[in-house]
Amino acid sequence: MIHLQQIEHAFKLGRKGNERLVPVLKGIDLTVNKGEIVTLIGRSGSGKSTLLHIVGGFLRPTSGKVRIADQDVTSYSETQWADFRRNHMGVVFQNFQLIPSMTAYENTELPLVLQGIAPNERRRQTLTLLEQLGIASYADHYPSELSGGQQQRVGIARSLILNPPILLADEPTGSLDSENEAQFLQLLQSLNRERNITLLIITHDDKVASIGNRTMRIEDGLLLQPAEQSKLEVLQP
Ligand SMILES: Nc1ncnc2c1ncn2[C@@H]1O[C@H](COP(=O)(O)OP(=O)(O)OP(=O)(O)O)[C@@H](O)[C@H]1O
Repeated sequence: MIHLQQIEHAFKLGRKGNERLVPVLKGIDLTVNKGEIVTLIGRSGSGKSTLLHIVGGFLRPTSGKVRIADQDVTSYSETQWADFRRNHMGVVFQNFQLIPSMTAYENTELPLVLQGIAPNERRRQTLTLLEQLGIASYADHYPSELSGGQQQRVGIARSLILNPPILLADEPTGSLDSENEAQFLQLLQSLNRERNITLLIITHDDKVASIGNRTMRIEDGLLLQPAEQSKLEVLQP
């Protein structure tokens, strides 16, 4: 479903004419199969978000190839990416990115409005999803009138409203307490089971990482394979 081949990324730093390149990703190979949950862990600054931004098309890799859902998306333009994301992936960010002046209902419905779906159909789909995520009774609340856990659910509702086969999540439980975190992780697992959604989640939280069918670690711009990780764990208990 997601194939990354020799992905490298370097950020340019410094003033014009005196720039230097800071390599962050140094040749990442990763395949995420359909219906799989893959969690990516790594220290702060190890390049997790950079990698997720590349998979989500928010950043172009310096080199390497990105194939998603059988399409080579490596050199897609922003418009092509926006189109591709609409059809193939939802993205959940740590800070929810809800629109403050819109209610939970309106935030969730927005992608359907942008798609030009008829009002009755929009209403049916939005209410069904809010119900499924256990937040229907907060439909008329504005983000500032919701708890962190409820805001996170609205964020995920908005990313799921177009039924994407892939969900990318960047530290999705970063601002939740442990009870809300546990509930949110159960929600992700049931979405994976019931809708066969492929999940790629980055985190530095072991509990979040544990829901992965596979957990990979980024270190020094490279991805350690599970075998190398268990070797390391033996060496460094
Ligand atoms: N736009 C940018 N310009 C320059 N350097 C950047 C930029 N974005 C990230 N970096 C650098 O790239 C490295 C990796 O950053 P990234 O955000 O991918 O790490 P991360 O593993 O997600 O960290 P965290 O867990 O703290 O969110 C860091 O050293 C960071 O300073």
